[in-house]
Amino acid sequence: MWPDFVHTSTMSKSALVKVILLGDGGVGKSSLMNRYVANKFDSHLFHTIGVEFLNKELEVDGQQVTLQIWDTAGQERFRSLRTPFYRGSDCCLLTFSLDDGQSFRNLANWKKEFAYYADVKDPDNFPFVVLGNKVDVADRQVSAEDAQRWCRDNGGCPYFETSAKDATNVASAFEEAVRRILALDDRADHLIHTDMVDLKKKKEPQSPSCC
Ligand SMILES: Nc1nc2c(ncn2[C@@H]2O[C@H](COP(=O)(O)OP(=O)(O)OP(=O)(O)O)[C@@H](O)[C@H]2O)c(=O)[nH]1
Repeated sequence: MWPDFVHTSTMSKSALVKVILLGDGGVGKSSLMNRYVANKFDSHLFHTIGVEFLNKELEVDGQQVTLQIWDTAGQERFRSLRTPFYRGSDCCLLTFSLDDGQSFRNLANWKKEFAYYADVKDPDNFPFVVLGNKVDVADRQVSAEDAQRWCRDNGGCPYFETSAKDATNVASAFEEAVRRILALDDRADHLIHTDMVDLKKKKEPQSPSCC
């Protein structure tokens, strides 16, 4: 996948990129999105049903980006409601909770599920970013070394220890995701600096709150 380009209100060119948060229920996907986009944290969130998304405008290395963040339901019973939204993702944020070893061991299943439904032929060359969330908690069950080893064994994807609660590394993780996307596609750099661009229309959201 490569970024679409949209006109912003100032008529500068902005890359439209889609990232998707996957991981077990309760690891903090919605909280990470809310922290990053709205800078808020709620300790009593409901489980996500299906998918939701939010947009954020940002600048990364001088490039204007419209980042579309898709938050998915981690609970198994909502599987059929989330998988149709995997296609078209430019980056997948595989998320686990540092105080939940099972959510870490499930990363391989999330990667597999994403690759299947997003139709990614070569998952080890797709831009995954791994987030170990809730780094603020005391009873940690997953070591940084184990998480880093998993990332090395899975195409060398970047690893961030985040806290949606106190905002540790949240912006850095999303910005790294954008960097990976932009770096992957050398055509993006060409298009950004060329006036003869066939600008695509901004993608319409696919009824995200309906399911
Ligand atoms: N201490 C701490 N708690 C967190 C953090 N992030 C999320 N939580 C809490 O963990 C619980 C689950 O967070 P959610 O953001 O709903 O988790 P989710 O992954 O979106 O869950 P699903 O919607 O079921 O997939 C909530 O009570 C959050 O307040 C964090 O960084 N630190």
